[in-house]
Amino acid sequence: MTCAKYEYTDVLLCHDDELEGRRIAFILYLVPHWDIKDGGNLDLFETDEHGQPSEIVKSLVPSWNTLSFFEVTPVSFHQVSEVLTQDKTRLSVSGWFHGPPIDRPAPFIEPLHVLQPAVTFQNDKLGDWLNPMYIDMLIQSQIQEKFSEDSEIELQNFLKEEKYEAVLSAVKESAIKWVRKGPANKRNYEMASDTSLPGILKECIEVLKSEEMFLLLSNFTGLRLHELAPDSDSEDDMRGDDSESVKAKEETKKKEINPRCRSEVRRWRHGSYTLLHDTDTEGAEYALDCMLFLNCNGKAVLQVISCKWVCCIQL
Ligand SMILES: O=C(O)CCC(=O)C(=O)O
Ligand SMILES: [Fe+2]
Repeated sequence: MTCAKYEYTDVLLCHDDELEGRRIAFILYLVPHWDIKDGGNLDLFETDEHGQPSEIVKSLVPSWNTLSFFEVTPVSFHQVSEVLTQDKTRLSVSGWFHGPPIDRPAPFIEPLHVLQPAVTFQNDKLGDWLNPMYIDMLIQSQIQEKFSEDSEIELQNFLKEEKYEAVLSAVKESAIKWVRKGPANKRNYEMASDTSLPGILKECIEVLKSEEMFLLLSNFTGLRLHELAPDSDSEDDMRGDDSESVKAKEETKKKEINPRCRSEVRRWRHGSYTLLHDTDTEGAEYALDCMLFLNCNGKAVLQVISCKWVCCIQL
């Protein structure tokens, strides 16, 4: 049994309460007069065909000396919405009645994302788009040094000023269709539907997903994300081998690289989040996480983190 205190801006994100033996969840509210506008409601979700939370179907407004309870099941998804009142405290006593554990279905595992190979350009698009300092080899090697120490790096003013301004005003266009991305037990943000993206934004994404960018990221990180990127292991590996086995090794290396990516244009607002989850599949393979932030301090910042490759635009 616990006593919980929620104050202004406190929130409890969507979860199902499931843990071995928990059968009934209960909450006794000890709140002053509470209004739906005060936030802090107990929201109950319905679930989709995969048993994942979809829409909120009921919001219970806490009230003094009221006991709420519900059965803990694989689909008992609920949340406490953000407390919006600045001058009331939401106090509660809550806990679970336990019983013998019952059989549960296996947790839902989201399908793997479709990854695509890098886009090939005829001409030097990267040069058109990027701040020239990032094309400089000396700067690239300094970035690589820092990245190998910290496994992450933030590159300020990444795009050329005029490209950044053009992308920024395009991303604010009302024609973009934003779609909420759930499920709420894993994430809650908005994603632009690809078909509604303005041309300049599409071009920006193509640049970020280009072969040249893969090569540049190889130089920034020291990871081999492109065939032309130097391979620090290969010389040692191949010393003393005859030419046939050198060829065979080169072929295998080529196949091993197989760089691919995916991208999303995301809109983050108050209340948006993503959560790490037991059933996350993206971390299953080696990856880089790469984010181009827009509308933050008036700069285009590229953040590269060793993990997975997602291109997202923060508004
Ligand atoms: O306080 C509430 O209304 C719900 C709390 C809850 O879901 C929890 O503590 O697990
Ligand atoms: Fe709960």
